[in-house]
Amino acid sequence: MALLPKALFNASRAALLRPHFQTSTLPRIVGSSFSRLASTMAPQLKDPSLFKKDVCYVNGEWITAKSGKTFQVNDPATGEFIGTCPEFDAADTEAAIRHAEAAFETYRKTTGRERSKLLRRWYDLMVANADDLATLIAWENGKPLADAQGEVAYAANFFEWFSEEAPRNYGNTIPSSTLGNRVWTIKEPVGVCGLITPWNFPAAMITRKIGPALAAGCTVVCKSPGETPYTSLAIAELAHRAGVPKGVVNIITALDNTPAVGLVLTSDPAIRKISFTGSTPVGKLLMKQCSTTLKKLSLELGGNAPFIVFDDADVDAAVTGAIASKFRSSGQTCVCANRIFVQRGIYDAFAAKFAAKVREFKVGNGFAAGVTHGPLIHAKAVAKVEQHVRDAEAKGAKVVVGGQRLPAVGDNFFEPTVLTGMTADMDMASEETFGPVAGLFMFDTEDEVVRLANATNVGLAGYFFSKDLSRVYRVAEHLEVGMVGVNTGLISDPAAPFGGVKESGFGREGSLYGIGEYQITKMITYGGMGDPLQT
Ligand SMILES: NC(=O)c1ccc[n+]([C@@H]2O[C@H](COP(=O)([O-])OP(=O)(O)OC[C@H]3O[C@@H](n4cnc5c(N)ncnc54)[C@H](O)[C@@H]3O)[C@@H](O)[C@H]2O)c1
Ligand SMILES: O=CCCC(=O)O
Repeated sequence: MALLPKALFNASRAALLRPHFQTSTLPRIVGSSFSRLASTMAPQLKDPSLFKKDVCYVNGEWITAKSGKTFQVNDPATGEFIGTCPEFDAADTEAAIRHAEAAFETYRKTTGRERSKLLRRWYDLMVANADDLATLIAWENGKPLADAQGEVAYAANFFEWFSEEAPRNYGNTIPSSTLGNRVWTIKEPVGVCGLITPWNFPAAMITRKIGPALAAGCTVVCKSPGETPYTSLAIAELAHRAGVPKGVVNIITALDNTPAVGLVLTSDPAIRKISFTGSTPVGKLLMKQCSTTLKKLSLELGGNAPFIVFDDADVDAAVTGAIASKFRSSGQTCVCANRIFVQRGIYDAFAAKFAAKVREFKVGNGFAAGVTHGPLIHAKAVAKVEQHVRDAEAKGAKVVVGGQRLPAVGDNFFEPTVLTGMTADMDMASEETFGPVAGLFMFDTEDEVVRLANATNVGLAGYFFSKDLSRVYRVAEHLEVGMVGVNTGLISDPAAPFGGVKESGFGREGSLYGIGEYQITKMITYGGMGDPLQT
């Protein structure tokens, strides 16, 4: 039984969905001609030329697929048609790689300072166009406008961060074991990079890869997600305005041809590095495909984050942290809490406070004022969420909040849901839900909960709340994850290394480590240099 505010669901759907939409803007969208399929309403961009329809960015130019084929992009909140994008195929992808290969020969010779200035200009343009980028994100991804604005800032900050890293490209001087030899290392760009990113952060997942790649001196071919291509194409337009040289950044799109495009990116010998963010099964496939040419790889894959609340925790702070971690982007982030473990002594108090907060959410179109949570990305995502809830219910969990689809709001909406009485045999215990469903598991001891937390094949993020300092060290060290949040539910930061262990993948993005993923360390030994004064 739904416990979300009834008024929300009784609200007029039109009022809920459309307050920021304006019909008058359609003709002002430069370079586009809306077809009969087009929505009668579209969000307004301050600079309509950022809405790039039917074109991809290759070698500094806006081009269509050679076949002329396109695919449709729809608004996940309304199901309405947004526009079409080029359906690139294998040949189009190869052509983009050739341009990136040619551009690498020149770009690799730029200084770190030059690359720094380039990224800084791109960052400044993202900040200057933040409202439009946020509008595009909210439109094609569905997240609330305020969240989209937060994502733009997060995404731009990767360019700022790596603009600061680009000039600090140091090697080492190494004392040799052989008298007369001198050894040192230099950092070189790995080469042309293939980047593949998901829809849940249409801007940030791309800048988190392009920022360090360009800082290192690499050129890129980026296949943006078919669900959310327009944000990436707007970012490409800003690259153009920032003066990024021809062929250094190439953004391509595909939907049905995605596997064929992926195969070219992972098998073309000119691509020396693949960085992928997405699901674990696709990551494994890409790794297999990369093995034929042994490419350097970064894989940022799925998670199943444990969120542990010990009975010595500040319960209110833990509730706030759990809400932030679990329901960010309606549960569609790879670091969202997936299993919430609460110690027996505070279980009921935590569950009551947590459920009360979830009942305050306002679900609806991301453009509507006051909406805190938008739709899921598509029907498949809603089906998975529903299946997880029904499975848990059938095995004895209790639905305390939500638990149902929201057809009156839209096909892709699902009620923010809280389940209590979760047990290890339920699907949610072992599978990533990637949706707005929080399942509360009860535990008794620290050893038990650490064992339960680690009883999964993935290890991206883990969180816990405790005021006991020795426990903080112990648990942080024993969790099998790449990132730990202690007394916080939000850990994402361009300055902090992001990445997982186990089947959540490998490699680190952001931080001082991020640039290394796009570099090789070359060692140079000079012989016959005479005896050193110091060894
Ligand atoms: N670790 C991280 O940083 C991180 C970040 C975001 C999402 N994710 C994970 O991504 C998943 C959700 O995203 P999704 O369902 O869109 O993932 P997905 O793996 O289906 O798709 C991700 C991207 O890969 C592309 N893709 C799919 N099949 C491909 C193929 N055969 N060849 C080349 N590219 C292909 C898609 O078009 C998309 O651009 C979740 O598991 C989530 O945890 C992880
Ligand atoms: O979904 C994955 C990325 C989330 C983040 O960077 O905070």
